[in-house]
Amino acid sequence: MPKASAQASTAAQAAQDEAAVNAMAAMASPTPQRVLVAVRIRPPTVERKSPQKYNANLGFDPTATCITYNPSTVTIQWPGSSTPTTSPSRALTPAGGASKSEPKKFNFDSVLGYEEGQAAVYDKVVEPLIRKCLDGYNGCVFCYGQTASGKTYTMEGPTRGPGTEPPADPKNPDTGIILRVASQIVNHIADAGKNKPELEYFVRASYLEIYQEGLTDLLVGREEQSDLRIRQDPESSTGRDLYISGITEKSLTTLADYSKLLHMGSRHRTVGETNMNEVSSRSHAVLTITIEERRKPEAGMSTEEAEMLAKHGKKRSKIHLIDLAGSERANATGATGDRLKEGSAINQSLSCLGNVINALTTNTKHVPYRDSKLTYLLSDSLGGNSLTLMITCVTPTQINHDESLSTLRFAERVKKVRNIAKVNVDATMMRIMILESEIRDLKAALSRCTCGAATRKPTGPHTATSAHDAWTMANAMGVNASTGTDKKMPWWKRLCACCIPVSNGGTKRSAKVGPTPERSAPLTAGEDGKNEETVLKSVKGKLTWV
Ligand SMILES: Nc1ncnc2c1ncn2[C@@H]1O[C@H](COP(=O)(O)OP(=O)(O)OP(=O)(O)O)[C@@H](O)[C@H]1O
Repeated sequence: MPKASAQASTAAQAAQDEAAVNAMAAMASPTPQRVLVAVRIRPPTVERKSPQKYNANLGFDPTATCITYNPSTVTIQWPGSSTPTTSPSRALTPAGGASKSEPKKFNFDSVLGYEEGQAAVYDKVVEPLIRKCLDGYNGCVFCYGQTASGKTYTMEGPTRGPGTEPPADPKNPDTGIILRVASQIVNHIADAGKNKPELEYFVRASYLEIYQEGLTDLLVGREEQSDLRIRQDPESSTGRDLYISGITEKSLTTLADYSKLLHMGSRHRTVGETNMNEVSSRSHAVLTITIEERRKPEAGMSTEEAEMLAKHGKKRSKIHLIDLAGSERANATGATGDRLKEGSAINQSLSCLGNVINALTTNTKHVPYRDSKLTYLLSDSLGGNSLTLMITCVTPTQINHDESLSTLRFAERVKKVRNIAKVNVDATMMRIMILESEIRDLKAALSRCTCGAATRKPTGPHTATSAHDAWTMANAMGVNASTGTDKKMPWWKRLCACCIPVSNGGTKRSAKVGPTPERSAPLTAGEDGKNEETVLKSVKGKLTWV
């Protein structure tokens, strides 16, 4: 390669590295992030398919809609001016004493109406979050809403009956979030294979359900279940990251691996028929995908170095995709026996979720995460180290007016929850990368040195031959040239005048992250003869070259 173009490509590489280090340093410092809240309103077709289910004497049309929306607001209003004489819901007057006839308006990060298909939902609210997870953030997407509001449809795709499998092709318009996430991960890794050959990826996943406060591994049959427990990982970057001991983890490479995993999970998940949903999920399902990005060992590395790199040279992100069971009213679902027991366990854990949200949004000291398995598992994602999105599923029909209103009120509270997300990069690796970048900058600065101090190779204790050398050495050793005291000095202060020309404010890096021009100006030889003498004395005998 010609010298000029080699220099240009080294400079470009250095600039790229520096940008990456700066970006990582910024990302690794935790920043508060609000939980994002999107609302998805499903079409009223489900109720309209079987209107005979509803009492003919309700005094209102149960399948008429009571919700209007635009891309960021939802308005819910009981049509007409008077409160109905009959309501399927518990209360004619919603909590807070407001009359049903008053419209209630809510603002959200995104509102996705009937016309928005699965692809639009994904592209608008999920894809940007997963993109960040691929940079090393933890992420969580969870669907919340009353029974039959479209949570499983959103996560997996249409469920056509017990035992049927959700669509497996990410290009199918019905395909839900899980396989679209899979496709995004697979494509990201394929692109990195072309553009960043120094990296390699390892992806694995577990899938569990929380059924009546018990944890079940969805990747193995009932007879192969182990005792699953939620534990804290003291080796994690926070020392408190949660993991499930005893759970099956599958490695994932191709899209087919992901769809096999999804199908196995849906087959094992507990579902049951209720009056409101033929295939109602009776449990909360948590799919956790762990992505590890590692730097490959480089040619010429010793085994020890390669081991160090394997241990520290990685970024890890965890993505939770959660399909919650829906809240339900026993009189609407017609639940009895097991279904009734399931319904009350679901409502109980959702009420624990409500308590956690209340505590987080009112600055209460104790957040009752441990009151249920669901909230304990979500503790990473609500108020912790994660980028979190709640997709609030809402039914627009009048028969569900009260449930939709309370769901929207809940979503409004969730909007106030703040997380502290940071890139999960190994701290040692981060330090190494920053130091590598500094070494590159120093080498570049030294190559500009014209006084000879940078290139002279003294043997034994170094003797300064001139006052200028003494100043340079004093700076190089971190000795404060004016007071003669040792100090930990940043590198940009340790260079002589010709390494960082004062006129242009120093190197690009020092101009950005380093000193202000007056700080960057090293003490100049000959400025003050008396001072030079003092420093010369103070550094003589102290200096040895290592
Ligand atoms: N956006 C949508 N477009 C078309 N059909 C939908 C949509 N959302 C949901 N449905 C249909 O509504 C019905 C209920 O949806 P789903 O089973 O996903 O609800 P759910 O909230 O998961 O219910 P549960 O809490 O009882 O499990 C299904 O028949 C589903 O196919």
